[in-house]
Amino acid sequence: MIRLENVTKVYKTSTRPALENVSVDVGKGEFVFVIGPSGSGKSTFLRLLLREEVPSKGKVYVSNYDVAKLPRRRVPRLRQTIGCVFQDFRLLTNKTVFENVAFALEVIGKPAHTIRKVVPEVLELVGLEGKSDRMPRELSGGEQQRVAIARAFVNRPLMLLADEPTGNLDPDTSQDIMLLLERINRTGTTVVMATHDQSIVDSMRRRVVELDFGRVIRDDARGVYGYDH
Ligand SMILES: Nc1ncnc2c1ncn2[C@@H]1O[C@H](COP(=O)(O)OP(=O)(O)OP(=O)(O)O)[C@@H](O)[C@H]1O
Repeated sequence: MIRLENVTKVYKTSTRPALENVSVDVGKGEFVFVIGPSGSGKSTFLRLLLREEVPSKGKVYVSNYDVAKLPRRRVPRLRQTIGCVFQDFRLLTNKTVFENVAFALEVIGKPAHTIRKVVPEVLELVGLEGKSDRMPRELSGGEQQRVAIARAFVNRPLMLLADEPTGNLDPDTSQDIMLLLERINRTGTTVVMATHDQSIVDSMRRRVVELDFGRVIRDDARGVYGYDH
């Protein structure tokens, strides 16, 4: 599903590589945490999968496509197979919950009758039934993140990339969001989540890829955040 082969990424304005000789293989349906301190390369890892960046060296494959070689016109189709969730939710503040989720389908040309059917289904999946007419500012942080997850998932992507999705949430709300990501993972969706939330990583006991200064220093099948647990 995702394969990085000896990937090094050096940004133009920086001398130190953001990623250095990284090789990681993620199978379909896996749940993987990418952890490491600030600046260790987690976001760069995710950006390479979306072709927001291309590697300086090595290969990135997503669904068997060599991402760097993908013609520019094919990039939108790659991105349609990848749902994204961020720390700051990134909702459209002037649209309702329903409209935020519907928008993800409108931009890829889904017909109105499909949108009317699937948006309520996905809002129910994320536990927001009855809130479809609210504006984002009328929701709690956890609820806003649920909208963002609904929007990322409504198109049934092959994979969900989450960059610090619990970074702005309290511990209880974070746990709820993790349960939701687990539920999405159980539908067969591959989930890759960048985080430095130690308690979440420890409680989930999923695969952990740890980065430090752009290098993979650990890849544990059922990891906890640190070694001394
Ligand atoms: N667009 C860019 N141009 C130049 N350098 C960059 C760029 N983006 C990231 N970097 C550098 O690459 C390194 C890795 O950054 P990255 O954002 O991938 O780390 P991170 O682990 O996601 O950090 P954080 O947890 O703070 O988001 C850092 O040294 C950062 O300064």
